[in-house]
Amino acid sequence: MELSDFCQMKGKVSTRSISSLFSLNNRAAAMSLTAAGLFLDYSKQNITEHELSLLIAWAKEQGLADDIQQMFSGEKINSTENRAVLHSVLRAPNAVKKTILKDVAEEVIETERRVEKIVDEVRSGKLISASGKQYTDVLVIGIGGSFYGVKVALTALRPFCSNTLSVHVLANVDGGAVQEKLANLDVSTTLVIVISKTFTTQETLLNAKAVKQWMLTKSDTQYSRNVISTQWFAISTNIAKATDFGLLVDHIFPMWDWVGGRFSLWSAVGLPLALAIGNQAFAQLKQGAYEMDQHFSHSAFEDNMPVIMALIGIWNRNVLAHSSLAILPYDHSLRALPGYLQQTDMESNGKSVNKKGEKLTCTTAPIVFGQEGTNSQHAFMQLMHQSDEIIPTDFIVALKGASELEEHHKVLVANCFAQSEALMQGKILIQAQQELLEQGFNSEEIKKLAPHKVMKGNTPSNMLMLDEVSPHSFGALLALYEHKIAAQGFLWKINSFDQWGVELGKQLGQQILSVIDGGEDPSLSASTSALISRFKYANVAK
Ligand SMILES: O=P(O)(O)OC[C@H]1O[C@](O)(CO)[C@@H](O)[C@@H]1O
Repeated sequence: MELSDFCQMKGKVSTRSISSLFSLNNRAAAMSLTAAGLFLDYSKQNITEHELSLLIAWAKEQGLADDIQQMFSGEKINSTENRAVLHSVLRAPNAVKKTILKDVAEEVIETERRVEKIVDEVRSGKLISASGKQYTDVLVIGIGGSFYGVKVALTALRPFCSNTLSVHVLANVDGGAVQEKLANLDVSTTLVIVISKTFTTQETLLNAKAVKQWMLTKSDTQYSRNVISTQWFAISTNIAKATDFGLLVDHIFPMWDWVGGRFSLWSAVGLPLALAIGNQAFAQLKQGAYEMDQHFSHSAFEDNMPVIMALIGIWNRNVLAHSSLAILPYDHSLRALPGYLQQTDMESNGKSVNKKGEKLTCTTAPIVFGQEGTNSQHAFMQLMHQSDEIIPTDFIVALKGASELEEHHKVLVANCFAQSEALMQGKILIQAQQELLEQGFNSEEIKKLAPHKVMKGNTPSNMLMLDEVSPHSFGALLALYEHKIAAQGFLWKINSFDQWGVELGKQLGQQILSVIDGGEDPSLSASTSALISRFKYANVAK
């Protein structure tokens, strides 16, 4: 069967009610599974077991098992950059690293040791600043894949973070953001980590320069000579550029071209996180991810959580033509997850040609958005309930809350379950009329009000449950989404591991900067030229 054959089923599928599918009484049990400590209920999706089995058969025909195998074994599947995709090996035991990475394994293992050593030394106060003080803060500078992973994990694992060492992340190239971060930092107790695979990224370098300037200016003169070489560290493939910037070679941790930015948390990029949560918790994070890797690479597709989620995503995107995916974590600690997944999913699968460069005949990545529950209920969920747009949703919730406020967690979870039920059940006109009648409205009022109270329902959702948000479960969760996205890319026959789409903006950004600085560029549109003039006038006028 081809994907286009499934698309023929749209008419029949989209008009049936998801609730009616529950007439088969074992649906909830049959359409749920566990992996690496996570539980997934996908029974509220608009798909039957039979349809899913057809999709699984299709995935097998497409060679998904070989694709997965090729990724884990280090084939150069990132074809446009001629690179392997091996972030998963970074969370595997050393014996696996040696088998897969061969000569490079030693460097990878040595880098892990170096990360662990510096984490211990900073946290124990053995490694001190240029002025001899214990570090109280870490400022991380990076953007894109060199930012989101660290950010999401720091937010998720806040309860596991040190109380004496705070980690702050600076990404956006905005003077306001820089000043806000620096306002509460003390140069004599701040360790700086620059994360940049290339060490050429404009935003990161400009931020690094500003922070360097701040550190040099604010340091006592007797320490300013050593402050950068002592207190700055970097994770980069570009040793030359990092040393030119003033970093000691010993303070630079390598990255490898087979680790994409958005999958790099598991490498030395995780250093700031490890500083915050300690080596043991960082190892548990990797262990959780490794268990998901094992599950993904070895489980039958029928029981394979990333594969099932990938197929359901394809069903929603291509067969039912739903263009978005809402990520709604009902857990304050997971509030950065939607932003993280926007990058992981849309930068990976936001493509329209296949690996051979041919135009695709199907759509790919959904528009991913979201926010923590219950805030989203008081915002965009109105549209999800009452507009004509059907937005498939991933609800994510922990069985145990992070706080001692048990009542809060009960209310949070009740809201989460309620939304998944409400999105599926909806409310038809007759129900709305009946409710209004029971509330004492007269027939004239009911006629006017009832249509406004109808909810379309039939919105499919997944419910992902963690026992609690811990380094282990969070590692498994990140790996689950990484693999779901990879599996979708394999099935769409695209390269999920490059991101050429971000380049044009970068290039034009440089051109425009030179026009702002006095150059000329006749290739720019009249609109942009006028905007530049307006900006220049406002700044000259100051
Ligand atoms: O780590 P670098 O080289 O500074 O690049 C930053 C990020 O920008 C991108 O090029 C585009 O988002 C990502 O691939 C990368 O993670």
